[in-house]
Formats: sequence, structure tokens, C-alpha cells
Amino acid sequence: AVYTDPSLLPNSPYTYIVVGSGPGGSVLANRLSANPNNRVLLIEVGPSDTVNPNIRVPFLCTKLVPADVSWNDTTVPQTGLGGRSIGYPRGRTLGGSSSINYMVWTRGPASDFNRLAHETGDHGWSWKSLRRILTGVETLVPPPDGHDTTGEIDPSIHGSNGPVKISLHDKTAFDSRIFKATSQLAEFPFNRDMNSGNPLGIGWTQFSIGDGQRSSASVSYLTPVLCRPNLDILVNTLATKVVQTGTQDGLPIFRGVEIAQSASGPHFSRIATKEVIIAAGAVNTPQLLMLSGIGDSAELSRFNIRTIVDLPDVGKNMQDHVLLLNPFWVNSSSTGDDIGRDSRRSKDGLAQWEASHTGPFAASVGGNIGWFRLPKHSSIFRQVRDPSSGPHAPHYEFLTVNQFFSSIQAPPSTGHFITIATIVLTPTSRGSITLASANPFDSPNIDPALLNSDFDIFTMREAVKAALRFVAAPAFKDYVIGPFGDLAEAKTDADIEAYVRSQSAHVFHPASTAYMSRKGSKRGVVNPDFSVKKTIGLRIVDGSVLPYVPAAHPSSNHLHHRGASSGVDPCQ
Ligand SMILES: Cc1cc2nc3c(=O)[nH]c(=O)nc-3n(C[C@H](O)[C@H](O)[C@H](O)COP(=O)(O)OP(=O)(O)OC[C@H]3O[C@@H](n4cnc5c(N)ncnc54)[C@H](O)[C@@H]3O)c2cc1C
Repeated sequence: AVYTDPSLLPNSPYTYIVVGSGPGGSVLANRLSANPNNRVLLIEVGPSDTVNPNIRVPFLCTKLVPADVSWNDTTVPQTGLGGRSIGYPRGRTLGGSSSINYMVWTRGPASDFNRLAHETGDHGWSWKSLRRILTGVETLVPPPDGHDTTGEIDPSIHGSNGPVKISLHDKTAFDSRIFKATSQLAEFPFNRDMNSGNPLGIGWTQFSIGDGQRSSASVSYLTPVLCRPNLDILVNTLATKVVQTGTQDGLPIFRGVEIAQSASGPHFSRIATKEVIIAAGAVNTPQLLMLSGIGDSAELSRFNIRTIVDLPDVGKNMQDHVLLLNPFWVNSSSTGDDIGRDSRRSKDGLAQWEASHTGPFAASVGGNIGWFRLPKHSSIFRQVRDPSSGPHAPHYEFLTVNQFFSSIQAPPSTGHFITIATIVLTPTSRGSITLASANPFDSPNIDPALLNSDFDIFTMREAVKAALRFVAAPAFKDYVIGPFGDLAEAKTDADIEAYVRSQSAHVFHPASTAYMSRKGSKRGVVNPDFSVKKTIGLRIVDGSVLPYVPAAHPSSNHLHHRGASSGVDPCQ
């Protein structure tokens, strides 16, 4: 059942309490409640994902930030961005960020998983071990326009019975030019399926969209099991603290959770008989740990919080992908620009989606993706060790959008555009989450340290130059007119660097703030089985545990946690 008031929760004890309902928490709540002997409580601070009807409509994904279902946070000033603070949205509703994200579905390179297996000493994390699970979470369905996708995806590496529906998007005129360009420029080869473990090249984007609708973690893992009598979901309620309930073999047991709906309102506590699992995401998980006395003792004492477990790496090692949106003028009226400008077309598009879940509103942004490496002999490698996980792992990404797209520059009222987003995938900058106050209802200090290293700025600069080379392919002759705005003025490396620093933002992929290390290692926050070091009864299962932000869009990676479902048994 779904509860909106903590005072109405049943009194009988829960076996597991899960905090946060993003991809990490939803999968866990589903899997644990599949066993009828477990009683599971899932706590989410945001409302049900049914409160905002735009969540279901793929094209409206850019309208969910900030909204009633997103955290409205900003970063601390970012030195690498010329001192700007930028918005730092995450989902704040059932499904977490998977309910507001852009639904790009990527597994990442095999070597990312193999590096995790190697560094944690746990072979279960290897690509070979996880491949079956990666396939098992998906059901590949036709695109909204039903076109023949032969040659655009390799169905043999995708699932047909998993909870998350995935699909390609409808074809556009821009797509055919992109694929022509891949046959003309050796630097940008075609890759039929980037989810094979070797993503290098340009291919069709796969989306967690099924039958024209968002297939979020909530839709895939919670909705089918809402009627399980042993699963309670509490929304609109913040977990303010995990609470020590005892000691065993000298280690603190954390099986208690304190919850509240406002700082001044009543606080309640619940106890799990087996475990508390934190899945509050890479920003809020370290905050919750620190508020609970788990973290760097020096940091905690600044807020008069008694240290129960001294784990200095809590909140450290923060990583995120840097994003730069590069719009180009084009000589074509078949872009998505007019839909945003013309309310009649927009109304018609929405009406078509409502009637049949087809048309422009059935698509997200980012029709094609390219994954690339810096050349081996790049000067930066004389100074910095290659931070990628292996020779088949990318350093940067292109994401193509068939319209003007920018979070910084206002959309022009006339003209037609394409946008090539360039993204740094292997940042060497490391940021942090620190407490701003001891009040759990206050946001923490968010410092992703974007573009804070020579490698990151070098890579973004080279990615922009690669995008300029790409649109110079013969396939775009008479189509791409030229770069829009500040990029048009950037002629030298120094100009491009200034452009990069003034226009970059992040691509909403915070990670690594409670990272995993070998069992017994003094570094890190969790062991390879997600248990929090030096504690009993407490685990973390979300993006914060990954030691490196994946060279991919990470939502799908999160679902790959071992134990993720291959199929969900709906309640009868
Ligand atoms: C705008 C946007 C676009 C994105 N686009 C893509 C994309 O196209 N493809 C992709 O793969 N990834 C994308 N991502 C990233 C992806 O969605 C995240 O990496 C993923 O959802 C992280 O999962 P998580 O379980 O770690 O945390 P989250 O999804 O952030 O979930 C955490 C949940 O915990 C809740 N919570 C936090 N603190 C508490 C507390 N104390 N008590 C109770 N509840 C709490 C939050 O409200 C939230 O619902 C995007 C993200 C955003 C924001």
C-alpha cells in the first residue's frame, strides 16, 4: 500500500527498510518484497510519480526540472566554470531521477565493469558475470513509428522479458545525414549497438521508453507490485537519520530510521529486523550518513554531530559528467524547433501522443550517440595517466539533438538548428558533498568540481573541435550553415576554452560519494556487497557506491546491481 502519512503506517515490524525510490531503491524494494516472508518499507521524500502527468510523456522530459518532482538545488560556485553556480536537479518522486531523466539507455564499456571487479576483488562485478542481468532487465520493443530497425540495433544482445521497456526513436532527416557522415569520416565510425560492451563509434540511441511512454524504475519495478501485501511505500516523508540500535562484536548496528515530513513536525522512528538500505542517490546518501554520525569525524564535529563510525571518505570523491550544448544553424525545416514556438503544433503533438502514444511527443532528446577516445598521442597523456578503464572505453561523448538545445543561451525565435552535446565521460576532477547544516531539511553543499582538472578541460576542448570536424563532413554540406552564438566566435584553443568554461554545465550524473572498495580496505565507504564498512545492518545501493562515474549514462548501470530482477512477478 502507498501511505502519505507516517503516523498511519502499520505497527508490525519491517524486515527491510529502504530509503529512496530511484533505480537503486525501487529494484531493491521489488526484489526484497518478492519473498512473502519479508515485510518491506520503502520511504520516499517526494510525492507519487502520478502527481505530474508530464512524467509519462517522453518529449516533456526537459520540462520536469525544476518542478514539483525535482530537487531544486544549486552547486557551490564552480571555479572551472568561471565561478558560476549551476542548478543541480535530481528526481524527487517515486522512481527518483529515472522519473525525470532523459531516458537514454546505455550500459557502458565492458572494461568499466571489469575495472570495478578488479579493484574490489569481487569477480561478480565483471562484465561476463553481469551480462545476463543486463539483458534480463530489458524488454526490447518497436519504436513508436514501428519502422524496421534492422541494422540499427543488435536484438541478440537485448532482453525480451525484463521489466524495463527499451526502444529506438522515430527516424528523422538529421539521422540519415549522421549515418552518411559515419561512412565518410574514418574518425567517426558507425556502431550498430553501443550496448555490446564496446560502445566506440556512433549509433542509434536506445531509450527506456516503451510504447511511447517513459519506462522509469517506478513504472517498471513498483507499479506492478503495489498490491503486494508485504510492501508498504511511504511518500512525502524524509528519512532524517539512520539510528544505531545496538552493538555486535564491537560494531554499531544501524537498524533504525527516523522519519519526518517537516523540520518542526513530529518525528517518527521505525526499526528493521534485518537491514536498512540507503538508496537516496549520490547527493543525499552521504548527507544522510553524516547526519547519522557516519563520516569524517572532523567534519561531523563542526556540526556537533557525535561520530559513531569514522569513515573519512563519506561525501568525498564526487564525480559528474560535464556537458556542453553546441547548437548549429541548419538549412532545414524538419527540426523540432517549431514545436516549441508554435502552440498549435505543440497542442497537436500532445493530442497525438494522448490518442496513440506516437508522434513527436513520444521521443526524448538525443537521437544518436557517439563515444570516442582522445588520440593515443594526445599531449595531455604526457602529463596525466589515461583515466579511462581500457582501450575500448571512451573519453568523451556526442549526443545529437534535432533542435536548438541549451541551458545557457536563450532559444532564438526564428531559424532551425541541430545541437551536438559534448560530454566528458572520464573526469579526473573530484568534488564533494559536505554538510551545510545539521538540519536534514537543508540541502548539503554540492561541489561536483566541474572542469577542475587539466584533463577535463583538454578533453572538452578536443570534443568541441571533434564536433566541428564532424559537421564539416560532406553529408552535412548545404545542411549545416554554421555554429550558433559564442562557438561561432571561438577560433583558437584559448577561445574554445573560454567558451567551454562559460557555457558548460553538468549532465545530471552525480556518483561515487560513498564508494566501494575491497573488503577490509580502509579506503572507501562500502564493501563489494554494499554493506557499510564498520557497521552491521546497513547497506547503500545507489549511484554513490560506484568508485568511478560510468563512461555511460548511469541510470541503466544502476539497475545492473547484482540481484537486479530479470522479470517481475506482478501480484495477481
Ligand atoms: C534531468 C536528468 C536527466 C538524466 N538523464 C539520464 C539519461 O538520459 N540516462 C541515464 O541513464 N541517466 C540519466 N540521468 C541520471 C539517472 O537518472 C541517475 O543516475 C539515476 O536515477 C540515479 O539513481 P539513484 O538510485 O542513485 O538515485 P536517484 O534516482 O537520485 O534516487 C534517489 C531517491 O531518493 C530520494 N531521497 C533522497 N534523500 C532521501 C531521504 N533522506 N529520505 C527519503 N527519500 C530520499 C530522492 O527523492 C530520490 O527519489 C539523468 C538525471 C537527471 C536528473
